[in-house]
Amino acid sequence: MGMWDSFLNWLRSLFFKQEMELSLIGLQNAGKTSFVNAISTGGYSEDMIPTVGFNMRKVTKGNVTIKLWDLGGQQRFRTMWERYCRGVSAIICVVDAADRDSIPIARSELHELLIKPSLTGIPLLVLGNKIDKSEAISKQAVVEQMGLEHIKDREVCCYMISCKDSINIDVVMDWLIKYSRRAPPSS
Ligand SMILES: Nc1nc2c(ncn2[C@@H]2O[C@H](COP(=O)(O)OP(=O)(O)OP(=O)(O)O)[C@@H](O)[C@H]2O)c(=O)[nH]1
Ligand SMILES: [Mg+2]
Repeated sequence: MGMWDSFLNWLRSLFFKQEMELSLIGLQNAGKTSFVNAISTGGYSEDMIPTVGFNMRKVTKGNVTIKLWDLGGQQRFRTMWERYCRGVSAIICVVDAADRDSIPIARSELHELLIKPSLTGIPLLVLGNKIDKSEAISKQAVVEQMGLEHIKDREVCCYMISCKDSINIDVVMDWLIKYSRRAPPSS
């Protein structure tokens, strides 16, 4: 079975429960809070306040409730990431694809997190954000520079998005909802 098929199967199993809990990690300014806004209200702002600690938001789409832990990306908050990633259905790592210099740091923070035994096997969704900017790198470059091929102990999936221009946000959400409808009703 291909990596993509097994990722789809994993998502189907999530929607059988009709509820999921996700944690958003990534460096400051990557667009984690903007992504939460994009999938919940569809709103976007240039003028964002950095997340201090974390925020919890619940988003309901169709018959699926998603509980999102939006974590602060500044260095002083990164030690908290592990605690808020324990037991989640998936870890979403938001990367600023237009900030090339930040990617090596994003990579090392991600890999440092994933070696924690408490997080073994939790699927990873990497979102390369800000593709509205001309300097944004390609999906292939994100996969390579984030070292995603080296992650062997879990499902890994990558999308390129823009919270600003709503690129691929709907695609991701519609696709998630589509799979939830195919799942048998929960008892
Ligand atoms: N051009 C562009 N800018 C974006 C996009 N998404 C977010 N931004 C901007 O990036 C900045 C940071 O966004 P946030 O969502 O606050 O980033 P964050 O990852 O939550 O940051 P912390 O809370 O500090 O960890 C803001 O000025 C946003 O407007 C995007 O898709 N394109
Ligand atoms: Mg934030």
